[in-house]
Amino acid sequence: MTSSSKNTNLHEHAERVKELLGSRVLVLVGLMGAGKSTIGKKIAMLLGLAFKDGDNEIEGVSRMSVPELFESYGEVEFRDLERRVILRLLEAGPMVLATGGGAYMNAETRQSIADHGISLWLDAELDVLMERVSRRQNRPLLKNSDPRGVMSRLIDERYPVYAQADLRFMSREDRKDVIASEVIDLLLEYLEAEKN
Ligand SMILES: Nc1ncnc2c1ncn2[C@@H]1O[C@H](COP(=O)(O)OP(=O)(O)O)[C@@H](O)[C@H]1O
Ligand SMILES: O=C(O)C1=C[C@@H](OP(=O)(O)O)[C@@H](O)[C@H](O)C1
Ligand SMILES: [Mg+2]
Repeated sequence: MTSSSKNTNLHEHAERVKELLGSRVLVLVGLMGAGKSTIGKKIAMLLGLAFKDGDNEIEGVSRMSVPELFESYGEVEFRDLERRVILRLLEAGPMVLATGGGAYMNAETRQSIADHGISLWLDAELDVLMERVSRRQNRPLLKNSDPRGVMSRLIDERYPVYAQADLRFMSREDRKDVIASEVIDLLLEYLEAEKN
């Protein structure tokens, strides 16, 4: 297939996904470094939908960065703010919403995501996650002497919960636009099947 016919297909697929999504929110869940924020933005562009990042919204309402919030108020307060911000965003679909990695662990948030959206677990191998999160020091949970150990523990704790998402996509070291277009194809398959 030539690259121009691939592009035509991609845009046709994206249009169909947008139509089938209707007013629902496409919610990306998964561990830190999976690419929820970056790939989510690309998917939103392809779909012609608004993009929101839960962490950015939290930073906007609190006028503090995520590390500052953890430091000044602690994780419990951060989680409460996160829950309220995500619930509000879910009411404002259609859009693509990238959540922070801990948001889907909250049962109320999960229920609301199920009520208002389609959830997609963006996953990647531990080595890929670690390489990506090492580029920035903006994740308080990993600011310690054993970030890989923390990430391994989070894999054990969270994967059974992330597995409740409607869809799972295994990301990898490949171009971001390739990943985004494969996610569109997975969504199309799911949304077409859902109609039957
Ligand atoms: N497919 C990819 N290839 C290369 N780098 C990627 C890819 N997906 C994400 N990244 C990079 O990995 C880092 C973490 O991505 P991010 O979107 O912030 O993840 P998350 O929101 O899931 O924590 C960013 O620097 C981003 O540019
Ligand atoms: O997994 C987590 O608990 C967190 C993930 C982060 O978002 P990303 O998953 O976008 O990195 C951010 O919300 C915060 O540092 C806590
Ligand atoms: Mg993010």
